[in-house]
Amino acid sequence: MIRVGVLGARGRMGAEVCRAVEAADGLELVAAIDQGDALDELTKAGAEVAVDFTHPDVVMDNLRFLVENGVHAVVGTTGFDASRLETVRSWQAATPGAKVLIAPNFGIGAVLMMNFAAKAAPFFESVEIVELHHPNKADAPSGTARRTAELVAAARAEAGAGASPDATSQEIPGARGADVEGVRVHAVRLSGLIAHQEVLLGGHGETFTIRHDSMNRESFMPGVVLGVRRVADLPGPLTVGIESLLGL
Ligand SMILES: NC(=O)C1=CN([C@@H]2O[C@H](COP(=O)(O)OP(=O)(O)OC[C@H]3O[C@@H](n4cnc5c(N)ncnc54)[C@H](OP(=O)(O)O)[C@@H]3O)[C@@H](O)[C@H]2O)C=CC1
Ligand SMILES: O=C(O)C1=N[C@H](C(=O)O)C[C@H](O)C1
Repeated sequence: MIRVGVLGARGRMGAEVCRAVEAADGLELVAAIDQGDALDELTKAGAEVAVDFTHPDVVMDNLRFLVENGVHAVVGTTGFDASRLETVRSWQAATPGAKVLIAPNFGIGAVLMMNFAAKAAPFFESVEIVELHHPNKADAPSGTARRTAELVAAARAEAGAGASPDATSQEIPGARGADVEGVRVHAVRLSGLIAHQEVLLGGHGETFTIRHDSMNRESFMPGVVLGVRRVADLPGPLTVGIESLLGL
């Protein structure tokens, strides 16, 4: 049995993760921690793996505690940029042992969407990303959209593709969305939605749209459970995304 603790256990994702861990063979939920609870409840309960779905403002403190206490971490909380990842690596170098898996999206379809978008991006002169979420989401753009933009930008750079053409002057700032590594990202917040993304690609007389929809938060659970089962055996101290766990 893998002993699992959940951080953000009363939240939308954390509550779903608690149910998924309790239902999964070989996993045991030993700690369910939320705002106001002491982190050392995790270590007192003997958690071997902690799953974090909290908030971008608190996740770094949580991760530091986990690394320093040798607890493997599976992190779904968003807000990770290159500088945060470097900080995590420095903690792991100082206190080796705990493996960390950080994934902006645990949905299998979402991972495939990002992968397909990166593959397609060099073949089209234009690419833009539209992410659509529930209005209670804390951050914008979504972690998934940021990661997609990074992957798309890297694939285009490697292929020698130029910038997407755009002759527009913005009459109102923000009208053309955010610029993430040269890729325009637009964030919609709409009641009734959960988590959705379209990658729009345009070329000569044709467009190609890759769309993924999470209809509920159960959609993320196969990826989270896979991460919990595999995190301790990951090759490096820090892994970003579950692509490698899926053989992509
Ligand atoms: N990687 C993925 O596949 C997915 C990632 N996410 C990401 O997960 C994160 C959480 O999303 P969601 O569940 O919707 O958010 P919620 O606000 O519903 O849940 C977050 C929970 O964490 C609690 N919390 C806040 N601070 C702490 C702390 N220091 N220690 C423990 N718990 C704390 C909150 O308490 P309180 O409300 O009292 O502040 C709340 O209960 C976001 O960053 C989101 O983008 C979401 C879906 C999928
Ligand atoms: O907050 C959410 O809901 C989600 N957050 C993640 C993100 O920011 O990409 C994953 C998914 O989109 C749902």
